[in-house]
Amino acid sequence: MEAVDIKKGLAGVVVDYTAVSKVNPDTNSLLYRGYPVQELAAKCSFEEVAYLLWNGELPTAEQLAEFTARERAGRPLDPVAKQVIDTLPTTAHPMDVCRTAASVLGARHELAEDASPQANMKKAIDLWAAMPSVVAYDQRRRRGQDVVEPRDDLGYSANFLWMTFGEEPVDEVVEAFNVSMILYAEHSFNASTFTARVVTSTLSDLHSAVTAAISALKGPLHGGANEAVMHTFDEIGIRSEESLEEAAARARAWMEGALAQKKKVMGFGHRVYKHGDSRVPTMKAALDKMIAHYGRPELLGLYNGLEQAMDEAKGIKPNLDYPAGPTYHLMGFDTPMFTPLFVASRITGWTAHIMEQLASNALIRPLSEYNGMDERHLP
Ligand SMILES: CC(=O)SCCNC(=O)CCNC(=O)[C@H](O)C(C)(C)COP(=O)(O)OP(=O)(O)OC[C@H]1O[C@@H](n2cnc3c(N)ncnc32)[C@H](O)[C@@H]1OP(=O)(O)O
Ligand SMILES: O=C([O-])CC(=O)C(=O)O
Repeated sequence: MEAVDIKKGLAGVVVDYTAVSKVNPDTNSLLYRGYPVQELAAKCSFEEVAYLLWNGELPTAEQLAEFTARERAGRPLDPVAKQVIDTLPTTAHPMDVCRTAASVLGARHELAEDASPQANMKKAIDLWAAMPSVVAYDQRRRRGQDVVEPRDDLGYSANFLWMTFGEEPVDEVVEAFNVSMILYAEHSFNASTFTARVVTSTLSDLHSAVTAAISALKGPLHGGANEAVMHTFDEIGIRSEESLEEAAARARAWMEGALAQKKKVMGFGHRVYKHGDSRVPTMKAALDKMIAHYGRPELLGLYNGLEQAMDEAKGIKPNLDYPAGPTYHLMGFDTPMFTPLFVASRITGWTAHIMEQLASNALIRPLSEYNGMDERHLP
């Protein structure tokens, strides 16, 4: 039998072109439509970046005004989506709620079966505008709290925090949240985006593709890692009375133990980046600001201890989920809500890819090499 070169996990396989983003592991860079993500995070609102991902160019002032008006109009929680969410047990993972909401919003969309570029752009903007109220309400209902209506006078990030906590957020927190949304927005052919493209390649609809992408994002080897990072911090123990050095020493010892047991530690490693994730320095700077803002140096101790011990033992660097997890924790999000926050952001990248896939579609259907029973027959 001829040896077949199996590309397990499609590692290293280039399957198509994309003009949405460029991940370069050699130079540790990430470009959205040609712009370095660090520059976008420093100078743009998430709304501008969403527009860029969908349209290929940053908006003019007039385009941005029209675009943000559309986003604000789409914010209120859909009443049927709310009814459905209310039937779901609070034991259901928030990612299941997100996935269900995306599906319900698809079934209710007036352009559900219209796959024209105009309809898909409208569906993408509508879903992006609607998801924060789903995520915010889900955290609130789990705490026995009511819906907080969106505010038209706040930008996307400030309004998201407002709808979640019912308090007007301070600028520093809004900025850190905005940075996280921009960094999470897009990352070429990652597992969830590829899932969206596979579904789209069958000429299924946009909401179906996003619903499948949410399912792929849930796993801890992908988006679920931001939540898993916080579980690691909790397992080590967050002790507010501890100094940075004491916390770092306990974290180092925990990591040494975990690696001795050959555990995979979530928030570290990446399929593409082998010398560090291009987004981590920017997200870590936002985390540092939040640690200073909330006065929680022990979290920095845990962060540093784990990172250093992993680097020394295996040379494996943190990925974006590592600084994002504790940042969301400091902001007041419950740990299971972290991956839904990733969803709210990544809807932009997923839908940009869905539209790109459709513009030059080919059914995605790879081959497999059979290694089961030889042909046999019933008696
Ligand atoms: C936004 C995102 O989705 S970023 C990714 C988020 N995911 C995580 O943080 C989950 C933890 N990380 C991992 O599981 C992996 O690094 C992945 C899945 C992200 C990438 O993995 P791959 O490219 O398939 O590499 P693979 O899993 O084969 O790892 C290569 C080696 O590094 C080790 N390794 C990789 N990541 C880790 C980790 N987080 N902890 C411990 N060891 C690790 C593996 O055990 C393996 O070691 P071995 O060669 O001795 O068996
Ligand atoms: O690219 C990947 O494989 C995972 C990732 O970092 C992302 O989706 O942001």
